Amino acid sequence: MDGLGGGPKRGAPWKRMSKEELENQYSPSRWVVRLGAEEALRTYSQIGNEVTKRAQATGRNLLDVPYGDGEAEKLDIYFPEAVSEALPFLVFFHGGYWQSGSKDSSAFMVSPLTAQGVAVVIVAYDIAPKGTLDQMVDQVTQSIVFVQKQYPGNQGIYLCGHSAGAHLAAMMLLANWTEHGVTPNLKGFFLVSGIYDLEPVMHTSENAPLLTTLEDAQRNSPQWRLKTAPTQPVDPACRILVTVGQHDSPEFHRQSREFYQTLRRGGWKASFEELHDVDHFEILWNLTQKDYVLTQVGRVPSPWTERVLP
Ligand SMILES: N[C@@H](CC(=O)c1ccccc1NC=O)C(=O)O
Repeated sequence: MDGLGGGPKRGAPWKRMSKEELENQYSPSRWVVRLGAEEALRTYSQIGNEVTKRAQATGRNLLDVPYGDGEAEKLDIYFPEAVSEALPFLVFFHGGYWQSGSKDSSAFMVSPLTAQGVAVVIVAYDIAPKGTLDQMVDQVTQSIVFVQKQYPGNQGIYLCGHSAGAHLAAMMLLANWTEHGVTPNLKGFFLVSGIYDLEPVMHTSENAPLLTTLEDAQRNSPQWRLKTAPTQPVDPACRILVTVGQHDSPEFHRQSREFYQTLRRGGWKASFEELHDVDHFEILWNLTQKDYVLTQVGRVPSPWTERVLP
């Protein structure tokens, strides 16, 4: 590794990897330390299903709300106890390499955040092979436009995404809101174990249902786009927290670190945090816990309050 954070132009380290090594680096389940790979993926779905069932049974919510005409274009909204129009909204995009995962098993942070006065929105989108990357980015854009139009008095919209979902959230840094007739009140981004440069993924087995070409990969890579044509934040106060798990693979670490560096150079208010002793999936399970460092909205100092939430 050159350690310079140079990206593709200066010879990215992934270009020197064998096919097997690249496959390994981009298979998060192979890097977990406390479970086997398959067990980790099974546990991930199991926890996701359980927390979602519980969230749907216990709180006030609106489920399967359409944000567009497409069958998959639905979202779930989980409200805090206190009814108010002027709530902060956290909108979450699930991961699964743009080809697996569902809103119905992704309500990870609903309980700790609604308990602290934040409305949580979990968004469904057309995963591959039905959806293309361009369509997914467009659906995510539409879902945010919907939240802003539906709740114009919101106290801020905060985007959170995990893995491929962090990629979709990060693409919103490049969205052209004027096309949609409304500029969402985006106040923060919380990017968890994300992928920001899609080119290396093209060379792994994960590309099979995605059929990404180099052009698609670049157009849909926030790292490539922000590096080649930096854009200014619409709201200079908008904050971005880039986090990666200690046990995520070196390529995931490189992706997060380099994206953070690109954001800083572009004038974005970004911070970076490697989360201690967690893997690609535990990082999300911890978001179900009220006493976890990332979900302590009410306490200071906390990453949500200081860097992402108001
Ligand atoms: N085939 C992948 C699965 C995976 O990466 C994944 C699974 C669930 C949620 C997020 C994931 N990664 C990125 O979106 C793996 O080997 O871990």
